[in-house]
This record gives sequence, structure tokens and C-alpha cells, in this order.
Amino acid sequence: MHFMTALRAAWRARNSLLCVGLDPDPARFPAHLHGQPDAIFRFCSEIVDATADLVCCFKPQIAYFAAQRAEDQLEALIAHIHARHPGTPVILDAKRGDIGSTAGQYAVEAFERFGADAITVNPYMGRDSVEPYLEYADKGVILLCRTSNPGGSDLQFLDVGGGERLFERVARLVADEWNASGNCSLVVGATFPNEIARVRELVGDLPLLVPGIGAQGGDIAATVEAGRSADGTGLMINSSRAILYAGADHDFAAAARRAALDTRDAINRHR
Ligand SMILES: O=C(O)c1cc(=O)[nH]c(=O)n1[C@@H]1O[C@H](COP(=O)(O)O)[C@@H](O)[C@H]1O
Repeated sequence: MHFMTALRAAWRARNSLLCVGLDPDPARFPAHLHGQPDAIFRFCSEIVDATADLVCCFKPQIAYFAAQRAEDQLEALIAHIHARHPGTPVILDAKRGDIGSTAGQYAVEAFERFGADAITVNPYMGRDSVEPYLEYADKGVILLCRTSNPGGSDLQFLDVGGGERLFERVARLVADEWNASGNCSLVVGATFPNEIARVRELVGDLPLLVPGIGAQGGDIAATVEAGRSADGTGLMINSSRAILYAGADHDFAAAARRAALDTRDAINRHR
């Protein structure tokens, strides 16, 4: 199924704009998982099973798996999500960016090896570097636009001519030119609600991936009010650490569920 079709269906069916980010850090796992060879898969799959009915998508961050030589567990986790929770799109957060021939390999890795439904991509190298992902017309291509970190302003706020800032040019380019197959989305950080509103103004109903609530302190009310689309959807609002590490014991998945429920409901109060 097309990523955007699955996302829209999940927004409606789950009544949720929440994306749970899967950033597994073994140092923060509960004690009973320490030293287990499949600890990453067990930790993440328990979180997934405890929260799937509350989310519109999941977003595993590839660095957390690769750093632990656990790409096989990432593969198994994405297969688990698809098998146990059909209709829940999976975004592989990899923030790739390279020349076309190499980007083609990254696209195969994300969509064919890992079976992801969407990938995050850095637009800095321009259209031909993004084309190999866009060619998978049913997969989501989520381009960094106004990132949540303070240093994002170093480049993204530069005036690229006539008062237009770089992130605004990215938003316009993606919405007007790169989205021919209707499979593009943009990353805009929850830590910058004014820029979320500006991007929404520029891109109509294009879906936005919005990380930065929870551990990074972004404001949920301001995020939703600035970023929701005309029908009260349009957002994948990501929280990772605040949900994954809500509990530190055997009951970590139940604690994650409570945190996810509170976050989903806080988001819904402002839609
Ligand atoms: O593309 C992303 O997901 C992303 C973009 C961005 O601008 N800021 C950002 O924090 N992220 C990711 O979103 C997640 C945020 O995690 P928490 O701060 O723990 O909720 C991490 O996986 C980041 O890599």
C-alpha cells in the first residue's frame, strides 16, 4: 500500500497523530534485558506491541541499531510491525544524502532489505540525490526542512535570495517539484512552531514529520496549532526517549503505553 494511503488510514483508524520513535539505547534498558543477545529486538517489539493502537506510525532510528551491530534486529523488528500490526507505516530514520548511484543503494537498503515504508532523506545534495528514493512511488520520502536542533539555524535560516530562507526554499521545492508521485513529506522540528506554521502555509496539506516534543521540550499545543492540516491531521508528531524510557523495570512497556496515551491525548486536545 502507498505510504500516504496507509498514513491517512492510520490517522483516522487510530485517531492519532503520534509517531513513536524507536531509538534503543541498551544502557537505558531494564536490568532483565542486559546482556541478552536479542535485547534490542525484545525491547523494541514490546514497546511496539504495547503502543501500536495509539500511533499513526513508528520511526526506528538506524544509528541505534547499526552502532550495536544489530541491523538483523532492525530487519526483524520491521517485519514484526508489519506482521503483527498491519497498516502501521514504518519510517526508517536514516537521513541519507549522497550522489544518485550511492543513493540507489541506500534506497534498496531501506525499502528492500529493511522493508521500510518511508525514509528520512537530507536534501542538501539536490534533486538527483533524492531521485532514487522518489522512484519508489509508493514509499514515503521525508526530507529535512527545518530540523529540531538549535544548530539547524546555521544553514536553514540563510537568506537564499529575496528574503527567502533556505528551509522555505526546500519546502517550496519539495511541494511544487519533487512531489510528483505524491510521496513526499517534510521534517519540521516541534521546537520551532513559527517555522511549522510557515511551512504549513507554503505546502498545503503535505504531511509533516515533527520530532522535538518530549525529551527536546517542544510544545505540543503550539506544534499542533501551527501544523495541523485543514482536516485536523497532516502531522506525524514523534516522541522517542520520553516514551521508550518512561519506565525502567519489568513493566517498561506498560509505562511506555501510559506515556504514549498521555501524549496522544495531549495532541488530540489541540486538533
Ligand atoms: O528526522 C528525524 O526524525 C529528526 C529530525 C530532527 O530535526 N530532529 C530529531 O530529533 N529527529 C529524530 O527524532 C528523534 C527524537 O528523539 P527524542 O528527542 O528522544 O524524542 C531522534 O531519533 C532524532 O534523530
